[in-house]
Amino acid sequence: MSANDRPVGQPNSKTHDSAFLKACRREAVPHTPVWFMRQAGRSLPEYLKVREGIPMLESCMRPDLVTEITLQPVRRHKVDAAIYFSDIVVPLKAIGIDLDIKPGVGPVVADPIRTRADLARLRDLTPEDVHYVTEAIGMLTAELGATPLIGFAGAPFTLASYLVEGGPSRNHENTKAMMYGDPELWADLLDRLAEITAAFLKVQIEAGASAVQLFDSWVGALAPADYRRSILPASAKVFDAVASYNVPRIHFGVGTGELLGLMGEAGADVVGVDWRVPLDEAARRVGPGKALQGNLDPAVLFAPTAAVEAKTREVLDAAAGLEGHVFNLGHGVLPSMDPDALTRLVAYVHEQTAR
Ligand SMILES: Cc1c2[nH]c(c1CCC(=O)O)Cc1[nH]c(c(CCC(=O)O)c1C)Cc1[nH]c(c(CCC(=O)O)c1C)Cc1[nH]c(c(C)c1CCC(=O)O)C2
Repeated sequence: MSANDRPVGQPNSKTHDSAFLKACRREAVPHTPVWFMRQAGRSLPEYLKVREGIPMLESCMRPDLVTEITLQPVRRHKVDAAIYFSDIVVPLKAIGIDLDIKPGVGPVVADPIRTRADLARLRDLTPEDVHYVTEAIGMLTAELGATPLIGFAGAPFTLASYLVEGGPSRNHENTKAMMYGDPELWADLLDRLAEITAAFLKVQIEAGASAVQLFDSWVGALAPADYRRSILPASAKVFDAVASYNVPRIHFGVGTGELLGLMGEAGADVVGVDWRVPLDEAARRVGPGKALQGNLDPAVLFAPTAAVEAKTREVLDAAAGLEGHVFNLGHGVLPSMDPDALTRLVAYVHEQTAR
């Protein structure tokens, strides 16, 4: 049976008993599973080599490259899960939004979305628009065997921020102006993005992804009341749309200490935590029935090994009473990180938590 014939609700049986999926389901694990956000990418010399002369978005549309780049950190670091190599703006590009990823800058949108008329440019996403994703995931799951593949997408707020600002933004001023000034247009924009995001996650799950992560990287810019009113309904729509597949749904953002409970409420099975809130305190904020993911400060990796181990021990101690724990950094791997420090970190977590 090919990945595409797999019935809805029946997860990839090869990965079902992996430590990563067990931790997501809050079951007993042989060791705490580890993966890193942005584990594929510029920290790895082998990545820089295969990407040479190929623009970021083009590389995301080439199944051979996506497969190789996704596998690189699994081979090197022995992490417990792979994350599909792509970017949060790929589905927007796929429906015809004129955008590019500028090196050292991030996603840049040629003609920002600011009015009701602009919404018409956000058409539905079909599997055919992202056929290269289905192809790449088919190749990847064959190579990965028992190692789960995490699919991902950007959450409605973070995607809206790029679309409305036209690029990366510190203060999200145009985005917040729309959210506060024209709540109806804002709700319709987020609803549109929720539909596109849900369709994109479905493609990845149906192709064989064993879990999905919804990145709301910049939502920490909002207060809880605004999150509940203006963001939660759209994020919940995404999670609801993929609930019947029974694959774990992870939700992550940066600076979201005050939002952790609401992000769980939106429908996540696993809540990602940055390094600002210890995991035992995060568990109190999220409440029972959910696993947590995190949360070593990525910058700790620049310190000597003994300091990395001491800070890692603190994370593991804070996680000791959790129902389920997936070890990760509190945000992505930085391009200047020493990959050997990451490899050592994986081994250290595995050794410290072996049961
Ligand atoms: C906010 C966001 C984006 N993209 C993404 C997010 C959410 C995750 C987060 O919060 O970090 C998601 C993303 N982008 C990329 C991945 C790869 C998968 C993995 O985690 O290994 C993932 C999960 C590849 C990438 N996405 C990008 C790169 C760098 C481009 C390159 O290698 O040429 C990679 C490897 C580009 C990108 N795309 C984006 C940014 C901020 C940048 C970096 C700009 C820069 O510093 O050059 C938007």
